[in-house]
Amino acid sequence: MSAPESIEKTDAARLADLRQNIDRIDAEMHGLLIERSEIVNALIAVKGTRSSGQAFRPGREADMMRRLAARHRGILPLDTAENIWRIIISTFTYVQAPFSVHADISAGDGPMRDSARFHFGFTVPYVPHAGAAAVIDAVARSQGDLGIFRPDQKTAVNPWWEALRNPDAPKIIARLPFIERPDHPAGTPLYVVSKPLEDAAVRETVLVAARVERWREDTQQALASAGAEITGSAGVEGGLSLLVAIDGATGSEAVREALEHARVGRVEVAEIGSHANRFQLS
Ligand SMILES: O=C(O)C(=O)C[C@]1(C(=O)O)C=C[C@@H](O)C=C1
Repeated sequence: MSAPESIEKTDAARLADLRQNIDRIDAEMHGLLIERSEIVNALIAVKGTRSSGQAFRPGREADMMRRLAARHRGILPLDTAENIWRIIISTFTYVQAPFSVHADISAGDGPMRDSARFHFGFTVPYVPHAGAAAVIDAVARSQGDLGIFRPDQKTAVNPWWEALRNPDAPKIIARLPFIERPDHPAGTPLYVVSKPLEDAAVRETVLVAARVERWREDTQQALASAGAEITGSAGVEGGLSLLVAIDGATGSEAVREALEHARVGRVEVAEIGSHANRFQLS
């Protein structure tokens, strides 16, 4: 036997070994997914998902994604690991209680579809709408669907967040992506809305719709002193509506107090949702 031939055989044997290992790992991963599905099946009864029609636990999901990013290593891109686990979690949410994702495509369908598929996979139906108001309306009329739209869309009058004021109206439950980084493959910033989640909402950041009669120069400064940030503003009948984000530990009452201090006329404050703090990957 010539030398090159024996090297070839060794390589072939090593390749067979490595492929055997890949097959073993694939079978184990598949087995673990089947085991996971049995656990989720048991979870349905414990959580009472069938009666509430909602299985989302956004705080738990944010925590799982943070831990995933922290422990990730090796040549597999984090994008892929994040995408795989988003699909696992979202599909296991879907099998507990089926839902659709309603998306505002007024600024284009492509990025919204990419984000929906990245975060919710292909089993969860994707339903496009023309505007955040239509998305909120579809979620309000559903049993337990989700809606997604961009948080940063500019509106001069009648902003989308006014439609979330009523306690029974949909609320913001998450901000996507959970793991933020400049080169995220589905990095469009999104708010996720659902019908109110009662005890399941995560309150690291609380969002407040605040109606005031007039704007004064020091309004922004007054809110900043309370640790609050204005992330949107638009005209409404009788004045102005502000979208304000504040630390959940401080709470929405601090927004009311700061605005009353700023002498902006009558102040009407309503919580319109909350989400986990943004997790920046350095
Ligand atoms: O922990 C739960 O409550 C679950 O329903 C499980 C699970 C998951 O698949 O890990 C699914 C949906 C929730 O949003 C969070 C996590």
